[in-house]
Formats: sequence, structure tokens, C-alpha cells
Amino acid sequence: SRPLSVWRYRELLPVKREPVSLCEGGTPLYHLKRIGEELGMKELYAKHEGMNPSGSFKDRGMTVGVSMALQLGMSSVACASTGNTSASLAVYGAKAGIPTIVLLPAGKVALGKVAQALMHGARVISINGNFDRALEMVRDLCESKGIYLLNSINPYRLEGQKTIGFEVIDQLDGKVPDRMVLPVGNAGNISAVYKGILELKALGFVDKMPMMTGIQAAGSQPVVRAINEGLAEVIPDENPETVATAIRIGAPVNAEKVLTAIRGSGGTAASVTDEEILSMQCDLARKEGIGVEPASAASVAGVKKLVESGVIDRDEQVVCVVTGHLLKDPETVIKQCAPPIECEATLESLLAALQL
Ligand SMILES: Cc1ncc(COP(=O)(O)O)c(/C=C/C(=O)C(=O)O)c1O
Repeated sequence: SRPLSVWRYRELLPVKREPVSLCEGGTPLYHLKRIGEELGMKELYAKHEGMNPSGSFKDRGMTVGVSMALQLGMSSVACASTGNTSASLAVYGAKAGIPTIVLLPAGKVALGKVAQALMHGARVISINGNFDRALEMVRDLCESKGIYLLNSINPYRLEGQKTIGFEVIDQLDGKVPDRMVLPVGNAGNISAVYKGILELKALGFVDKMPMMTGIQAAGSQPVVRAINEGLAEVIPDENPETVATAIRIGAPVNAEKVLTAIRGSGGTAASVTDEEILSMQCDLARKEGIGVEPASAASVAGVKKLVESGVIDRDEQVVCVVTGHLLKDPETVIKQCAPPIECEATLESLLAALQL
């Protein structure tokens, strides 16, 4: 049988040619034993999407999106990004051998992501504005120059990201979890996972949907507001701010889809503070050995908040998608942690430093 990967599910994907692939997907589903016990939960899991080739779930969308660019005869690709989309597009553009342009919000992109976009050969433009402005600009650029736009407005990106849900169900031996929890920025990922499982249901592979639960940062929560206030549409947040720069997005492009996904599945949305995000990033690393970037920890921080407030039932089977690797944002880690202990190169000073 086929190994766990994006292309295991190729019959449910639109690509009709040899895919541009770097062995994406097939990521681990970890049981959160300690954090689960602390919350009184026996069935709390984390799907570690940081274990993809470029270190985030974006690779699932890009393997399909870049393959479609070639299938459609496009000669170059572009995106705006808070960092991971651009890192992934640079990687898959390099693999495809086509020119890649990425627009980043100046000063608001984690170091590892900039390093990836640069090293993999994208033309990296730093925009003096936030992500939402960069997205407007890259749409105009692609429109005027016939470049293939690969932000999550592009439906093929979401097709690849559907496979997160497919793999989770395979890893749970065919069971659909009661709830899937994802950090939400542009809301493409949560919408893609919902679409994928809805397709499995329509095909008769499963008979229930997970409650789709979106978590945002307290300083950047337009989707949470729309859900909590029962709004017909998401009202953009003009000045999104959070340490979780990956989800520092005020105007989610998949706003309509995420409202359908959450409401259609009886799910919910909640926000967590930057402190709660950073505290959970630390817990995941130190209690579970799982290293993720801040935005990814928001999903587990959200479960903690919703369990403690009684919204999530402790005996639910819950899968959190942790979306990006810890190495993406080393600066935030260094700022959070006590520095290494200075020590002379003698055993005596080492024992003193270790207080042994
Ligand atoms: C680590 C991490 N976690 C969560 C999200 C939110 O996913 P969506 O709700 O589908 O947007 C992102 C998104 C990043 C970008 O949007 C980009 O890279 O431009 C991310 O990098």
C-alpha cells in the first residue's frame, strides 16, 4: 500500500501530471500525554506539520499549486506571505525550476523563513506595509504581468492541504476525531481540512464531521469576532498585532469559507493571548518534545482555554494541527528563554556553573 503522504490521495487531487514533489506530508500524529493529563484529556493529539520539507503545512498546498502552475503552462509564480508560504513557494519553485517572487511585510517575518526564501533562490521583496497590503500588491502584480498567484486564494493550494485531514483519519485507523483545532490566519488551512473530510463523507468513507475549531491571537482575531457575534461576514482587523507573526493577518482571504467550515461542523473559534501562546510553545517543547513556532502553539493553547472554560469536553478526541517548526522563529525563542550559562573551559567552573 501507499506510504502516508500528500500523493497517497492523488485521486482526490486535481493534478494530472507528474507532481513537483519533495516527499511532503506523512507527518507524525503525536499523543500529547503530559499536556493531556494536565487537562484531564486522554485523547489529545498534535499533528506536527513542522515535519514537512520546508518545515510547515504550506508544502502540502505548494506541491499541488506549483504542479498546477506547470500543468497550466505558467512560467513564473508569486505570493505575499507572513513567511511560511514564501519559504514553501521558494522551495517548490526551485524544485520546478521556475522564477519565484515573494513579498514580505518588512520587519515582521521570522528569521528562518526569510533565510529559506533567500537561500532557495526566490526574489524576496520587503514591503513597507503589513501582510494585508503585501497581498493586495502581489494580486496587482500577478494580474498585470501574467504571473501565477499562489496565495491561498488559489484553490489548488487548499486542495493539497485537504490531505492533513485524510492522514489524521488514516492515523486514527479510520476514525474521525470529535474536534480538529487549527491556528487561523488567512483561514485557508481550516477551510481545506473541512472540505477534505466533507468529501470523504460524501464518498461514504466516513459518517461524521469533526467540530472545526479556529484559534487566533487576541491582537488579531477578526474570525473569532465574526463567530462570537454571529456576523454574516468577517470584518477585517485594521491593525493586527501578535508575537505569532505567522497569523498576524487582519483580512483573511478565506473569510467566507472559514465561517462555513466552523458553522457547518458545529465548531467554534477562540482567541488566546501572546502570553498563552508562548507558554504553550514552551510546554509543548519541554513536556512533549514537540518544537513548534508560536502561531502553531496557539491551537493547543486554545484547547487549554476552551477545556478550562467548559466549551470543550474533556473526553472528546481532539487533534490540534501544529503548523510550523520551532526553527522558523529562533529570535522569539532566544528572547523567551534564559541565556546559556557562561563558563570557563575547566571542569571546576563547569561544576560551579551546574551547581553540582
Ligand atoms: C505556522 C503557521 N500557522 C498557521 C498559519 C495560518 O494558516 P491559514 O489560516 O491557512 O493562513 C500560518 C499561515 C501563514 C501564512 O499565511 C503565510 O505564510 O503567508 C502559518 O505560517
